[in-house]
Amino acid sequence: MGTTVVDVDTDEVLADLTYIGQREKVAQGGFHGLGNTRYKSSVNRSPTQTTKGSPGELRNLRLELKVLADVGLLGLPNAGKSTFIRSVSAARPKVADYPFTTLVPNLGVVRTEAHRSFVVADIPGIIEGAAEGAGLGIRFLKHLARNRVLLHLVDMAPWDEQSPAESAKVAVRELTRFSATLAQQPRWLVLNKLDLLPEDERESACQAVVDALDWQGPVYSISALNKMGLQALVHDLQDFLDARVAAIAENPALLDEEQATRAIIDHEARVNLERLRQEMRAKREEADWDDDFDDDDYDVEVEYVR
Ligand SMILES: Nc1nc2c(ncn2[C@@H]2O[C@H](COP(=O)(O)OP(=O)(O)OP(=O)(O)O)[C@@H](O)[C@H]2O)c(=O)[nH]1
Ligand SMILES: [Mg+2]
Repeated sequence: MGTTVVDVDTDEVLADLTYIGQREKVAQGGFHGLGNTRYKSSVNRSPTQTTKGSPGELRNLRLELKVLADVGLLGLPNAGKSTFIRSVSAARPKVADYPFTTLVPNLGVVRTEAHRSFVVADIPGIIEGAAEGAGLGIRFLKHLARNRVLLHLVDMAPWDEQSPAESAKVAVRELTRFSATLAQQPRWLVLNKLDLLPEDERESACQAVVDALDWQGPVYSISALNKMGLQALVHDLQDFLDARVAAIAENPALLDEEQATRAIIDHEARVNLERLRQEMRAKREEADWDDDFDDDDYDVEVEYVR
């Protein structure tokens, strides 16, 4: 599940597996040959006739695996995504006070009542230039394409110079560069680490981010670590997702719409990533060319850092 099958040569999407047991044909096998027993008849009891099979379809396929979850976490490294998923679910991803702690996506089930739950995906932090292939982010934005709502987590008490408003803008810019359509999907702003701000500064700090983003959507102020404000957020998420399921049950065409939107997102992402990869390749080749022709380069001391 969560696998998209793409024809590498034509970029055609052959199948998108979204439910358990789904089977799709991505290439036609050849027709088998007929052995001589097939030609046995009352007049010819030991036929020597056979026919050859026909060759099957030959295709180069790329299988793209994406995480399937209801809620996806978007945020720069260290924003508190893994802390959030630990606080609302039984998932135990690693949390640490340095960026790029999370290297693979994690899923957590949030149980709000006995029979009500949803799934949250914690993905590695994106960084500036992530949509250009810098660092890790490029590989992970795709996991946000299958979620019904994104939570954009912002660190309100960053240890570096960049203000929360600036960081928030960077994340939105990267998301938009990856896929403009994905950036238009439901997204809630979640301002995190409020416990680290003096109480009388919290409101104005939050307002500054909202103003900087010109944000019109839902806003939540939380502390993922102290579980402050999480109940309201989790409750609203469950209601939002339930409403979506109910709407689809009433009007199944909405599901087709959703799938069409996902296909557009996948397409945009593929085109953007391919363009960015080529740009990177071109830059690398340019650098190699320099290496060969610039003698000074041989004087440069190289330090290998693990
Ligand atoms: N005080 C405080 N610290 C927090 C809060 N949320 C997260 N942190 C701390 O911030 C640091 C980063 O948290 P993570 O949850 O690992 O951040 P992340 O977004 O998953 O980071 P990456 O996996 O690197 O992208 C850790 O030291 C957390 O303890 C919070 O609400 N309050
Ligand atoms: Mg993490």
